[in-house]
Amino acid sequence: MPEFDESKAYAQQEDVFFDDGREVELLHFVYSRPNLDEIRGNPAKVLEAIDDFGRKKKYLMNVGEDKGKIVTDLIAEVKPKAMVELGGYIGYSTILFGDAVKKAGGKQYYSLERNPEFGAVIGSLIDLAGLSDIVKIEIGSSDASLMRLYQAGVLKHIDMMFLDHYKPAYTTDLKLCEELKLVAPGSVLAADNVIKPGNPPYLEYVRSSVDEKRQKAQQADGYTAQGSGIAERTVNQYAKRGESMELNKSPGNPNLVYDSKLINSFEPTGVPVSVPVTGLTVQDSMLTPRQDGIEISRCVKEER
Ligand SMILES: C[S@@+](CC[C@H](N)C(=O)[O-])C[C@H]1O[C@@H](n2cnc3c(N)ncnc32)[C@H](O)[C@@H]1O
Repeated sequence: MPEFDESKAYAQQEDVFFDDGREVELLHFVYSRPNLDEIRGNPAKVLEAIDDFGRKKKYLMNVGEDKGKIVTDLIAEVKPKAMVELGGYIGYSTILFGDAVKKAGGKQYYSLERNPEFGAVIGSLIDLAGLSDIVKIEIGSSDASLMRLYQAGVLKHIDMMFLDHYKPAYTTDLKLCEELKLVAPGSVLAADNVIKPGNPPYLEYVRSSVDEKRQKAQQADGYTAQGSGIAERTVNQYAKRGESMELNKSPGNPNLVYDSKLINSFEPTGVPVSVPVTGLTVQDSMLTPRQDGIEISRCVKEER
């Protein structure tokens, strides 16, 4: 893996690092760029302006260039017709991946974001990037949006899904997609932040055998965010607005087989891992502090 390029490092992550007005500040920053005419209709230039804000002004919780490339390479290989992202924030991944899906011949990129203010920022930047034809922004809790898209019949199969929202909901939303058959053989998942801040229950789920999952499914559903092995700070990350953190209770489909592996990369900041991470393999625990990982899981078959 190449070294982290310090010249590209985002500003340090503060104690309060989002939902403090910086998202609207970003819009003012982008729209006052002297080269705005060049930026219009150019996804790469919009991303450049966002990165510029993250480096020179304030930290933004974007996937960033390094981890982003893992997913754009995967999009070029998988060529998804329909891709879904869970957690759009200000639209960095939406622009990067929406553009990649369009270039690969895809038809629809759904960005699911719970916070309406962030959703409005995504909309503005998607319009600026000229991607409104392919990107559809869905405001609301991810499980409710997935259900709505499914029931409306507009989403029948998810070719690729990027998971980057509320960490405890990675597993529960995946199970919902399995139950609805949105995720089925052929679907490919890319999950961010499985090392920093870490997501042991998700890694365990996508790496378990069918037998292990069948056994677990027999037991009472004991999955709650607290005590799941996910850091408490992460579990309470979105509690500020008093939104319900209730997790979907879908049983999933334990018969699906995933071929799952971790690809190491870097956080855009290079900030050291600040929370204890459990459930990692020996190889994972040898990572240097500024590293993170994307777990790529290919659904290869369904066992009967
Ligand atoms: C890490 S940020 C996403 C960053 C973005 N994917 C990127 O790389 O540019 C996580 C986002 O998920 C959103 N979120 C958290 N829980 C959610 C949920 N249950 N449904 C939808 N969005 C959620 C948050 O509001 C936040 O904007």
